[in-house]
Amino acid sequence: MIEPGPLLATIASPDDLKKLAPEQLVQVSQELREFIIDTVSIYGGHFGASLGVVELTVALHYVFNTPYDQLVWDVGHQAYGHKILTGRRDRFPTNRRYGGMSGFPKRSESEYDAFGVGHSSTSIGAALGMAVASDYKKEFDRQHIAVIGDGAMTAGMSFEALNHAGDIRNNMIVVLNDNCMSIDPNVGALKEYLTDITTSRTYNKVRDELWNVLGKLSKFGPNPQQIARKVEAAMKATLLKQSNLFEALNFRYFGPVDGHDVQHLVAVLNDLKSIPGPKLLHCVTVKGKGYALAEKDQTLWHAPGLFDKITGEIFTKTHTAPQPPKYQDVFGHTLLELAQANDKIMGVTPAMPSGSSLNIMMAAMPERAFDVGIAEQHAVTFSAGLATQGMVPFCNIYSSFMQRGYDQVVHDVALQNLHVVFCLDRAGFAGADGPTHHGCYDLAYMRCIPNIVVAAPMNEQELRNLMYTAQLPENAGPFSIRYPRGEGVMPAWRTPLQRVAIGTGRVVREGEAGGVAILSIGHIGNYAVKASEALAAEGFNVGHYDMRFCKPLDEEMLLAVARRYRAIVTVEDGCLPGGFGSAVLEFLSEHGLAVPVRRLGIPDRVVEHGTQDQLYKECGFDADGIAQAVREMSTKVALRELV
Ligand SMILES: Cc1ncc(C[n+]2csc(CCOP(=O)(O)OP(=O)(O)O)c2C)c(N)n1
Ligand SMILES: CC(=O)[C@@H](O)[C@H](O)COP(=O)(O)O
Ligand SMILES: [Mg+2]
Repeated sequence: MIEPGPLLATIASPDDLKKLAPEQLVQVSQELREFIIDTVSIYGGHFGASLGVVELTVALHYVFNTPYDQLVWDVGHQAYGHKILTGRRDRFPTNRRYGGMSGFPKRSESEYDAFGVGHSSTSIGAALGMAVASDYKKEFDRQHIAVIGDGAMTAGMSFEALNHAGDIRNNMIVVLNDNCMSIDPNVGALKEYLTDITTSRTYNKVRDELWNVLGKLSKFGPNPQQIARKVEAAMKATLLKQSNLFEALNFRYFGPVDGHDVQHLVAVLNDLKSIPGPKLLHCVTVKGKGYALAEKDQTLWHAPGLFDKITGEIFTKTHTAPQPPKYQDVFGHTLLELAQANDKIMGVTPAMPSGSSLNIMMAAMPERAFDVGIAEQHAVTFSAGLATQGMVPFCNIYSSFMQRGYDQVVHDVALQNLHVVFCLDRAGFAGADGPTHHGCYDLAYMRCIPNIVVAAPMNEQELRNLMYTAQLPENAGPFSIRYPRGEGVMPAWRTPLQRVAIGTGRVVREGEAGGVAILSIGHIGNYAVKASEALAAEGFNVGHYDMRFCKPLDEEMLLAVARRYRAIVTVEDGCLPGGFGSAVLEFLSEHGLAVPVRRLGIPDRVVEHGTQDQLYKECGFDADGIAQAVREMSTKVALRELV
């Protein structure tokens, strides 16, 4: 049990926080920070982002009447302080664990979580929707606050929402938490612009004048109309409107302010409360604030895993034997290898250089590898543009984030049959991040698109070979390769690159004729290997085929399997509706082959967070689940024959 500090211990809800004197907020912030450090070091999770918004979190809950006032966190990886202050302190050690609380705000978890998040750049749009609904319901006293990072602000969705909000001008506050970081250093012209505002003398002068006006007005009691008029006058007087991006979009811009000065934040937020219309408060913070190592290496400490909070040592498993690499690293090294041999290859990532390991190519070939910001849609269309000019872009996007870029895959890439290679990392269950991040749908959403090849490697060698194959001129159309989070199975993974014939599978194990065959796609096939070994020990000689391609299917192999076996079990780490198993069923039905099929995969419901193995088990496609399905199919077929 982690003990909270004495002041934090008294806070069961934001109502208790409001009972404190403003001077006590510094101590409560410090205790909140300690509690986050203590807990995350032992139980894991996102780290630097929550430390950076401790003071902001305290100030927001101190000033606003949550949950009536609606507080929307963008991405939500920074909302640990919010969770702890809103009645979830005791449950916090269960954060991101199987059966425990979610690592992100979630409406079903708490009334204080105004909006479910995990993917970035939704906060302004959601808060605007809430603001419009409040006005419609005549709840004019209700506040709507979006807290968004500088990274999340780079996305198109954020600007779409700002554009709309500046037009309809409902009452809302956007708090821009600017720490100059995404997971990796933030990129783009907007970042430079924000840095300019923060460091420019003119802006700082404007800010000081503005706060002088506000400070004086506050002393004479809140009169929103009067404050608004004076503030506007002050801003106009300094030509802010003409020179500030947010002002140009009809937001009142305030700041930049020190996001670690909790008392100042309280004063500022109190003043903003009474100014009508859309407002943006620019807060400057330090990601990882208060934990020196996290301040220094902000990417490493974004989500460091378990660590010793005193020494800062991050715990990694020690092994005597060589271990298989992460799939993402096989991707990163192989792409560089391919790019060295083929000068047409380029790399693209929307804000995940470390997570995808595209940073390997970015370091070696900066002119050919791009981090485009949190902009999945743009990443796809930018890749399409490159491809029209004869380049071969490898566009690496996490499977669940690719949902954002779907129209671009269809409209910009597939309809024009352009040579773009999509590498979908974190395909299948993502693990502790939970349903927002599970890559459940890509097999289904890719295989229904014309022109595209949809593949999934079972191991590192297959990933390398598929990447090699995808860039060959003979395969100059869209090509999608999916692989999961984590390690593969081959310690000696730097195998020679070999061409794979499109639409061909591999025989992993020839089974007994008249028995059961397992058809798997991707890494989950390794669990089928374990299942078939366990079955073999029981005397069941099951067949196993790694289909490798979901589209086009290996039709020859399927016909041979349908003839040889009396039942089929399909296995995929992807959604059952419309996925690989569905493709097999469609094929068999179209060919009039009445072989009974049992499909294993992610069911048509929301699967929560846990380790990947816990979730495979829950959904019945871990090794035991696969073996059990084979036994059941075998019994079913035998019984049917008896009848
Ligand atoms: C659509 C989408 N793309 C990518 C991500 C991965 N991601 C999570 S947090 C993050 C960085 C966010 O940066 P910022 O908003 O500045 O927050 P900070 O971590 O700096 O507090 C990224 C890229 C995501 N959650 N959603
Ligand atoms: C909040 C978010 O979207 C990322 O931080 C994500 O949790 C990263 O996932 P990986 O750890 O799989 O890279
Ligand atoms: Mg940031």
